[in-house]
Amino acid sequence: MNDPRIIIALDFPDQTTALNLAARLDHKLCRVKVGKELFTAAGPQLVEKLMQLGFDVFLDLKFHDIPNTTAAACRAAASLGVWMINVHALGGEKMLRAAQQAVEGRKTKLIAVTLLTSMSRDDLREINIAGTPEIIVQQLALLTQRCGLHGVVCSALEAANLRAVTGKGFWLVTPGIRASDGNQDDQVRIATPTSAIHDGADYLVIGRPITRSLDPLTALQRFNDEVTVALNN
Ligand SMILES: O=C(O)c1cc(=O)[nH]c(=O)n1[C@@H]1O[C@H](COP(=O)(O)O)[C@@H](O)[C@H]1O
Repeated sequence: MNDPRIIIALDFPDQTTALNLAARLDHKLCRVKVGKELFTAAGPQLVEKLMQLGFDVFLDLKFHDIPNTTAAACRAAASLGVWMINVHALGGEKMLRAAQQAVEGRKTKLIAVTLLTSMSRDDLREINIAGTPEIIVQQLALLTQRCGLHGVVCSALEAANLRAVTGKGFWLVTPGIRASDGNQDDQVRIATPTSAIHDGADYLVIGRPITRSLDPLTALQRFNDEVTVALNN
């Protein structure tokens, strides 16, 4: 089965720009992610169009609310027939269990965001969260696994440790991916595709390094080649 490991973040303000970019990609080499900005602007019809073009869609709305509200949102998202959706693990055990129950029996996979890759230790200290990102991410990932979700979103820097504690089969989806000579943008906890795959990441979320490239397909092919080599070594 074709299992593209790269998920392209379609972080665009409108449907036309997103579809233009999607038309320049190859759905055999990548999946796509529709986040808050694009979904707010373009809604379920855009998701439907991307699926008709052959793309698996990760609907990244990062739900975080009381259990009942989150579960209802997950049910609505899964009813679109998307490949994957997510919630914030910081919503806690009751919320995670309610969310998972809401997608039970559906084809849609549910994963949870641990700590955002833009958060540094100083950012955590500022809001009185003690401990290192690594420890907090590990606790949230183990909680997510206990609640029966399919995996977590985490920084690739945490993937090796998480793979060791969660074992195989629990998906690690890692944003904050940059080429070794790439621009960091606003990401803090970043890694290259090679180190992410070697450390146990299953899927790599990549946005601007591909979507802002003059030639997105060539950029995708380069990242994909690096992933293929890493998976075979
Ligand atoms: O859930 C996510 O996808 C996500 C979680 C996280 O911790 N950090 C993070 O960057 N993301 C998303 O991953 C994408 C990264 O995009 P680039 O920084 O442009 O590669 C964005 O769409 C973010 O919303």
